[in-house]
Amino acid sequence: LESSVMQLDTLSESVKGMQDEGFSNSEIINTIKLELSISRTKSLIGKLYNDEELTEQEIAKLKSGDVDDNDEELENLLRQFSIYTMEAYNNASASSLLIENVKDEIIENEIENDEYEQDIASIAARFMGNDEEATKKLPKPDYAYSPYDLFKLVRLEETIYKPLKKYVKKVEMKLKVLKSYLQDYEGSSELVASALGSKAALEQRAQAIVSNPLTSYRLIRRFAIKLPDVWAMLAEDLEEELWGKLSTIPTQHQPPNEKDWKESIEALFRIQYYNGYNAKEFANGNLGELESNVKLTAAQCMEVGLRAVALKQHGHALEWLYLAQNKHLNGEDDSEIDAKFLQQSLDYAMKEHNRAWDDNFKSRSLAHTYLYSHKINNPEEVEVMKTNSDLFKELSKQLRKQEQYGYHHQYNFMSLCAGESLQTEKERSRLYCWQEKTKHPYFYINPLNVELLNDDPYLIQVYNVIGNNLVEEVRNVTIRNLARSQVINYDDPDVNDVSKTRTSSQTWLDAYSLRNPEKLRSVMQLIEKITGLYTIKPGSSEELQVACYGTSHHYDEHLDAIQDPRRTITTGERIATFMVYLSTVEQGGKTAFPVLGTAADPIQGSGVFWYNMRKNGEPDKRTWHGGCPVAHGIKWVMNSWILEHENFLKYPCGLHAGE
Ligand SMILES: O=C(O)CCC(=O)C(=O)O
Ligand SMILES: [Fe+2]
Repeated sequence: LESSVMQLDTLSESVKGMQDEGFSNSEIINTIKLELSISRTKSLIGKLYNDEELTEQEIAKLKSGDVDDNDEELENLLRQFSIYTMEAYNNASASSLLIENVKDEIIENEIENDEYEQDIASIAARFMGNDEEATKKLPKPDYAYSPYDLFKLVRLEETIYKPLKKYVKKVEMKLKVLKSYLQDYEGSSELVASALGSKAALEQRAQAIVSNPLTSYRLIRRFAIKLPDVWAMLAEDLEEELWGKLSTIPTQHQPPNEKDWKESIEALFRIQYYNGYNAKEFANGNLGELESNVKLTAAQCMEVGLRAVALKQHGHALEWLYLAQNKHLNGEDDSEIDAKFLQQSLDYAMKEHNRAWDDNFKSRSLAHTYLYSHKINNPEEVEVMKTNSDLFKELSKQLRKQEQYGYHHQYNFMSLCAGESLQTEKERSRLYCWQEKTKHPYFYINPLNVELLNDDPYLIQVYNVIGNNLVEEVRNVTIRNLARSQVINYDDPDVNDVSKTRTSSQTWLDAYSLRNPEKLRSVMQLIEKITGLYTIKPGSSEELQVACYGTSHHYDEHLDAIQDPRRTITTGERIATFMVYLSTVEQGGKTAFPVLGTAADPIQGSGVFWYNMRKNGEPDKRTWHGGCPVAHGIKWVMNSWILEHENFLKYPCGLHAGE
């Protein structure tokens, strides 16, 4: 045991070193395999070299090429090792494949190294007529009458059996890989087909898949994890014809890689965390009130759990691994699971959780929100226990209701994303809806439905400001130009980093790319009528910004005011925002205002309006807001930021300081 622990430590260290040097996981795995087989062979050779006596087991092993005895030890080592380096062994099937491969490699080495075996192999070649010259020289054995020849035949068969057995194992493994890919694809498609009907157009099916975080994850995972194995296998020995056909399939994009796969799992955590979904409901396709029939299998839940372990999201790790175990025990399995490894992972996750809990307790910090509020001694507890972040949410909710606003409102934001309203009775009593008929004669014949979401500061949602046809056209002309939202890198201002606080994609709308720009102009006119502010004349508002959020994408809380004189000197601040939703989001994706305790629902064609500035020219800090992670659907918004200088007469200074 001591020596395996030492070996483990050395390995962990070298893996870390290799990771730091940028080696890929598969390169690391290959190195480990090599090291292990070399060190094991070395220790035997070393013993022989020093004239040390080998144990009977070792002698038998060398003679027969049978490695079973030691394999258990090796397997255990690998299992333990894989728990320590989740990054490299994120995938249960990868780890069992690895063990298989190591075994195979050792068998292979031993066949090659054993002269006796080689001799038999050459006899086999001759026997099968592969070595014609030699065959001619050899007398024809008389098997039925010669025990010696028969003996040779037995040995010969053994050498045939071994590679055949190995080949069958390989073919079975290949079949397993292929079947598991096909099953996952068919599983996903069936679910979509049963929801939409089998005749649904490809576009419609694609929309359904992309709208659902579970099918999105499964799609990315197939490309990142399953298909590379499939391609590698097919490239190895598939019939030329089929391979030829497959290799001519045009690929316009680089397929997803491991990074994408990891991110697709992290996306699940973000959705879960913000929307308050428990793993069990989520993995069974229940996203809030939306019940989809997409489920994750035991092995997939395990994979998700292992990823959480790697990310030190201990609460998620326990929840998902426990779920995987339950699914496995209930037979909801796809045969990829290694129950022993799962149990060890769960134990490890529990240990890590409790260790982090102790650390937190010692430092009197509750900052680690992925912990349960108590130590977990039995995985069953994860189904009833609250997490720190649940408690934080409750606390901040209470404080807000008591009109104490000092508490960090990130948790208010999370509560709002999970569908709570945090407004007090008093605040709510001032809210109402109305039909706007009077602000402009136009509204008299064509009234607008307006909802007051908050009265001070003023926050309204206006319905049907933009029609479905124009919405579709705007989406179609901007979709090509969307780019991941970026933020400036403060260390190097010439560099823009992909933003982690805003994970949507965005672009600016060029009105002239529309078939009929006049239609957009009439929307802007409508906005002018509703807000009483200029938006059309030059300099009165920014170009329209269109942003698109896929599942899990979000925008952290922020103020729209720029607060940088270098950027506002000519136009003035963004005094107000009119944000239009260009799609309806089925679950998640609300625009949440944590200080106000309310959130707007993304409903296609509606717009949300508020002032970012007080009348004294200061940013109104009560208008902090952000976009909650989309849980199901695709969210599109179009922002019109209305500017100060051209509107100074429309939004003049107030008479009182706080206005
Ligand atoms: O997506 C949302 O709900 C909010 C977007 C937003 O606040 C912005 O683009 O400034
Ligand atoms: Fe904003």
